[in-house]
Amino acid sequence: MAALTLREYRAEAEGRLPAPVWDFLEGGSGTESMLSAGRAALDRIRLRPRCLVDVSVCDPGVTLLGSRLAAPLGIAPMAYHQLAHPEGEVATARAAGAAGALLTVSIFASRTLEDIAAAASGPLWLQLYWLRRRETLVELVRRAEDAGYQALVLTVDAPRVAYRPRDARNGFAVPGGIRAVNVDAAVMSASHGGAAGESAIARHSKEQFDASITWRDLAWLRERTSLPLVLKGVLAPEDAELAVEYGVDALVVSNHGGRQLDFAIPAADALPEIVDAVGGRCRLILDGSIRYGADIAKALCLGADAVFVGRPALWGLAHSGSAGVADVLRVLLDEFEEVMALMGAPRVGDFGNSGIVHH
Ligand SMILES: Cc1cc2nc3c(=O)[nH]c(=O)nc-3n(C[C@H](O)[C@H](O)[C@H](O)COP(=O)(O)O)c2cc1C
Ligand SMILES: CCCCCCC(=O)C(=O)O
Repeated sequence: MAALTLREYRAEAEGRLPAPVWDFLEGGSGTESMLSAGRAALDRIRLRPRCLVDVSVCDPGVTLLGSRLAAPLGIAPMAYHQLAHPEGEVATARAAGAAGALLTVSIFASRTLEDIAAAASGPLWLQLYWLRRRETLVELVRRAEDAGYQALVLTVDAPRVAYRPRDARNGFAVPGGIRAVNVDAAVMSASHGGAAGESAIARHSKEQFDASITWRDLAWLRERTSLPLVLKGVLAPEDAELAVEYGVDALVVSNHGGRQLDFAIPAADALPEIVDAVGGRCRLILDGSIRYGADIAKALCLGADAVFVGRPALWGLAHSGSAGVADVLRVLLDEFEEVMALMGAPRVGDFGNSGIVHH
């Protein structure tokens, strides 16, 4: 039976997944204090509605970098959806398409880019980590373009995977039957095979991620694709300014769901300064702790163009595959549509800074 709230999906998912997998999905870095801090930042924001506006028809639709969406909502890139369900990203793509939501496919997806595209009826973006082996990136960009992906998302907050205590304690490694099938097996070998007290994910990243890249390297990627380029994991206005200078099309304002820099500023707190810094010169997506339709409205009022939702999609997937993801998205979209009506904001463009107060 479908759950009514995302909180219920979370509880259901926990009961269905092995404890080390649950810990990998849910866990954070270091003290894990950022898991609740991201939520608290959104909870501090209250909505200020307008009244006597005609809301008999509300239209949540938007266009983001050429991708037409039913609402300003996308699924954040997350590795290995098969950890949650055997159909993995193919099931997620089917659900995202049905809901009119964007799906950002992780470089470490457990289904091929082509199979995911075949299942998708909505827009797909491809997320990359900058691997030392640049031939892999070139090959992925070509495959993404051929399969109709509409943008590239380079994650810039992870020169390595941070220390995550749950994964270290569990000696977490990607289970043998699940693979990052879009990347050469040799590049991925360190992510398999656990060792007590060490996360194979973290070990793999230290071996395979290129921690030396800087702004100048973006030109190398730009020269290899005509797709829009998005940077994910920006929190500083200075970096937002640089991104605009380097021709980046959109930023995902994110602290990686509390999984990278411990004590990093929550995305909702970082967003206002970034909005000021970019001054409309690139699109902005808020990522992290989005759990209610009202959070989408808060993000728009802060100046974002859209939001990404992460873990809840995997909760839906663990609960009932494609149907579960579709239902998680439906809950968020229904809530958002109701917030539009009650806020007196029948179009996405009606949300502005006067619609929120901090308390
Ligand atoms: C299980 C899991 C895997 C993730 N894998 C990736 C990834 O491959 N690439 C990436 O850029 N971010 C990854 N992230 C971070 C998400 O894209 C996103 O920033 C975060 O989950 C948002 O927070 P939320 O889960 O509170 O919505 C992952 C997050 C989780 C929970
Ligand atoms: C060997 C795969 C590394 C996956 C890292 C995924 C990720 O970004 C996360 O937050 O977890």
